[in-house]
Formats: sequence, structure tokens, C-alpha cells
Amino acid sequence: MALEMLAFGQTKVNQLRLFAMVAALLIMTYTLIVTDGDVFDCHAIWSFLHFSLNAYKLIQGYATLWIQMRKLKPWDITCREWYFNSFTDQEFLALREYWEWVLLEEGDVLVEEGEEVEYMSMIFQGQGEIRIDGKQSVLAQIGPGSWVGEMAFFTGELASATVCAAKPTLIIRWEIDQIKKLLQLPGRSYKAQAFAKLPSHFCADLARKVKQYNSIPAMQSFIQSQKEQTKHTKLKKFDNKKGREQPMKAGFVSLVSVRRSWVNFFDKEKAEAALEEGDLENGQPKKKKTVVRNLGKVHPDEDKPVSGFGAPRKPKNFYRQDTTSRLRRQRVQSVSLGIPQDPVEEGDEVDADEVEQNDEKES
Ligand SMILES: Nc1ncnc2c1ncn2[C@@H]1O[C@@H]2COP(=O)(O)O[C@H]2[C@H]1O
Repeated sequence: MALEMLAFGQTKVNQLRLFAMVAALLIMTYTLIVTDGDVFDCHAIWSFLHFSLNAYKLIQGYATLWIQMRKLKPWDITCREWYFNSFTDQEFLALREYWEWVLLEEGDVLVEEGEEVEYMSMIFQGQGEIRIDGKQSVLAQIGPGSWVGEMAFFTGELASATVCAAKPTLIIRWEIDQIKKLLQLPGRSYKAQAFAKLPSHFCADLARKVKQYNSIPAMQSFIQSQKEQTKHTKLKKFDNKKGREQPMKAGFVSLVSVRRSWVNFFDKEKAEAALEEGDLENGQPKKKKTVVRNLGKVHPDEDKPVSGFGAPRKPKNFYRQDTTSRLRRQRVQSVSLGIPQDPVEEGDEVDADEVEQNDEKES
């Protein structure tokens, strides 16, 4: 009973048969002992049938396998040894059942760029050329063990490139639709197991292609140029930062340079506007000059100017207190502006209303 249970736990058919046979043999022996050799006992008959049936199937299976393996051509055996050594005999035969050998002449096309991919092919001997841009440029060369059509198999898209034979080339190929159907097979038959293993081989080949692509000079120079660009960008950022810091440091030394750096680095727009208005001198906006109009000595008694820097504070009602001086000042100012004025001498009579109006204007 225990052996029977173990037999049902097996996932491989031949192992299951072997366990079932041993279990049936034990039951048969036990029945014959208990029944004193009664071969017609139903347990004995049932276990005998069970044993014989499994033994027949087992022997038949191995005999067929042996015959099929002997039928394999030398290139099938080489192909298995080179590329499918992870498959059991039965799995390999299941795989072999669906593929065909095709010999390509030089220039024969396996798949055409932009067209539907019908076959999944593997180069056994020879060489293939991967061409793009309507066969103009040779992108890569592929040799024995490379798959063709795996990209379309995974993506379901049209062929990404044209592949043609660079010399007489021997390939094996399966119909892609057939592989997809066989991948859906339920259970754990050899066929199902064989086709379930196949896509991992496509993936391995894809990985190899990417690795090869990464190591070609074009890719390496691309990586180098990327590195240089990154370095250049970093340096530029550093320079900009430095450029901003330098004038700021100088600003501690000179207030003017702070102003210049401020204009140069933070307010370029203002500087440009000033340039347009012709207000820029040696690359810097012109300094606004405070126009101080020193009217000179206006009071004969005082030796100081009445306005501008250094002028004494005017006493309240300055002009009221000394109307004559006020008028004299007005005259001097007018003279400096080129306005002819009647000379007003000290002691001249003046109009009080006129003085009043002038005061209002001044304020
Ligand atoms: N750069 C490459 N290197 C190697 N093989 C390629 C390259 N580009 C495309 N191929 C192969 O050319 C095939 C064209 O059809 P697929 O796109 O289905 O699958 C593609 C790959 O098998």
C-alpha cells in the first residue's frame, strides 16, 4: 500500500510505472502466500494485470526511445550535444519531432525587417548578417547557436531587422505558432516539458546579444561621450558657482565691486536695458551723479554758500529777515542761468508782494 501511494506521488511516468510494478508484485506474492498458491484469487489476478500492463508500457517506451535515438542523424546528435544537453532523451525527441533542417545559400533571407516572423530559427552552422535600414547597414553578425525571431516571439511585433545568410548556413527552425500552441500543453508530458524549457534558451541568447552589443566600440564611445558630457556639465556648474562667489568676496574689499557683481551676475537684464538706452559705461551702468549747484557766495557778510554741501542751515525766515540778500541770491542764480536781470543793489527798494510770491515758489 505504501509503495502504491509512493507511486502516485511520482511526476515522471516511467518512475510511476516502476513503483506501481513493484507494489503489484508485492501484493501478488502476498496473495499467493495467504491463499496457498491460488492463482485465481482476484487480488492475485488484479496485481498481475497491473504489473504486466506497466511492464509492457515501460518496455515499449524504452524500446521506442532506443529505436528513435538510433534513427537520429549525426547532426541531430551533435545539435543535442551542443545546444540541448539540458533536455532528457524523451524531451529532445519531442523537440526534434517539430523542427526541420534548412540549408541556406549565401544571401538567402531568414526574416525580412518589418514583416511577420513565421519561424523561430537557430543557426547550427554558418553565419547570419543582421541588416537594418532596408538591408543597407550591417548591424551585427551572428553565428552558431544564435536564435533568429526570438524578439518577435516575445513582443508579438514584426521583425526588427533583416537576417540573411552571409555564407552557406545550416539552420533548424520551428513554426512560431506551433511553439506557442505546444507551450499551452497541459500536464507533464515530455512534449509539454520540452517546450516549456525552450523560451529560456531564447532569453539566454537575447542576453548574450545585449552583452555583445554593449561591448562594441560604438557603444563604448557612446558611453565615453556621455561621461565627458556629464563631466563638462559638472565643471560648468562649478564655474558658475565660483563666478558668483568671486565678486561677492571682492565685495568685502570694495563696495563698488559688490554693486558691479550684483549688476553683472544678478541683474543682467537691467544692465542690458541700460546698454540699450546708452546708459552703460565700460560695461557698467553709469553712476548717477548728484548735481550740486553751488550758487557761490550770496551774502557778502558770510563766507559760506547758502546751498549745496557744506552750506549752513538756513535760519527760519532767512529771506524774510534779509530780503535784500534773498533778492541778491536770486539775481546771482539768474545770472548763472543766463537770464538777464535788473541789477538790485543793496538798499534798493523792493516790492514786498513780489518777495512773498518768490518765497512761496521756493518752498
Ligand atoms: N543587434 C542584433 N544582434 C543580433 N541579432 C539581432 C539584432 N537585432 C536583431 N537581431 C535578430 O534579428 C531578428 C529579426 O527578427 P526579430 O525582431 O523577431 O528578432 C531579431 C533577432 O533575432
